[in-house]
Amino acid sequence: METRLRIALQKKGRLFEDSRDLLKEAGIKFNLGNGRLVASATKFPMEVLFLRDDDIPQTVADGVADIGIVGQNELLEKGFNLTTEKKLGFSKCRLSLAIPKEQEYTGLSWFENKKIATSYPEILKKFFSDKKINAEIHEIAGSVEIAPGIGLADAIFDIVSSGSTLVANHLKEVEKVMDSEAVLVSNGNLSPEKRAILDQMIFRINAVMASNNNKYILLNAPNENLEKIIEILPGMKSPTVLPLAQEGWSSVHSVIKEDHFWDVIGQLKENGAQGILIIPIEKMIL
Ligand SMILES: Nc1ncnc2c1ncn2[C@@H]1O[C@H](COP(=O)(O)OP(=O)(O)OP(=O)(O)O)[C@@H](O)[C@H]1O
Ligand SMILES: O=P(O)(O)OC[C@H]1O[C@H](OP(=O)(O)OP(=O)(O)O)[C@H](O)[C@@H]1O
Ligand SMILES: [Mg+2]
Repeated sequence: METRLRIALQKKGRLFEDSRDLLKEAGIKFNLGNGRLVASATKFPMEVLFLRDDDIPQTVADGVADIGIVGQNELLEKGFNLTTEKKLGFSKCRLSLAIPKEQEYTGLSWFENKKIATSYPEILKKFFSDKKINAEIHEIAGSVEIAPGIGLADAIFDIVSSGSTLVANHLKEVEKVMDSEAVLVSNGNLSPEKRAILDQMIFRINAVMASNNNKYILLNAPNENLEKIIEILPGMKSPTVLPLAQEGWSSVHSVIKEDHFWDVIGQLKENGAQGILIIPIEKMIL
């Protein structure tokens, strides 16, 4: 029988859509229908298990799934020794301590003998023990931010992204404990066949992630400023330069990082570049 790599994905929630889209862009599609919890990928030797994110680390640690996509926060909380194969750049957030906004924050000693509500008791226990703070940790599964407002706790330890949930609940972030993002994790004991499938998948993910971070840029440049313009463009290797039919002008093609292109475009215009086109890249093999 053909070897298939089993991946554990979140069934629904913050990780699901980006995980599905990443695999889709990597050419790994699967049919999700009528509440099925297992699906087979089409055109790739992979089987997908849909789970709650809390269960993903253990499922991979036990070898029921070979790999999984989960937040670093959940991974650290569960404490299983899995291999992080790749940071995936989505579901970025942080785990922070927050207190009622009217309270004066005096530093970590504020938490001494206080009651803190959280869904991440293990991470918080370790943090307080490292910092030698004695606090009562009260574990709750969700809606952590309402705990101080209803008298259940003095403070909270939870996920923060934009901070709007904290604001809505009259809380303020006072200590960041960790940053988190989605990661691809694996069980350390994969057979050579499964390892080869995983390597192929990671190769594809790298191509997708590189292309998402880069744009193809095309522009026309006056020859007298060509050297300057080439200096500004940090291309993959060196930019392609082709003469234009119009005397004294060239067409320049290169690849630039998505984050940088607004800065670079300003400088390019100052140096006489015209007809600037920024084009998305479908896949990029480095
Ligand atoms: N506001 C946010 N911004 C960015 N990432 C987030 C945010 N909230 C959560 N995450 C990340 O996404 C992961 C899943 O969040 P989600 O809210 O879907 O979890 P959940 O309610 O525990 O889901 P499940 O039903 O699977 O247990 C979190 O563990 C965290 O890594
Ligand atoms: O800083 P913010 O941008 O407000 O994000 C933080 C919130 O996002 C997550 O909840 P989510 O919205 O996923 O709802 P949930 O509580 O149902 O998981 C998390 O549990 C926080 O409550
Ligand atoms: Mg969960």
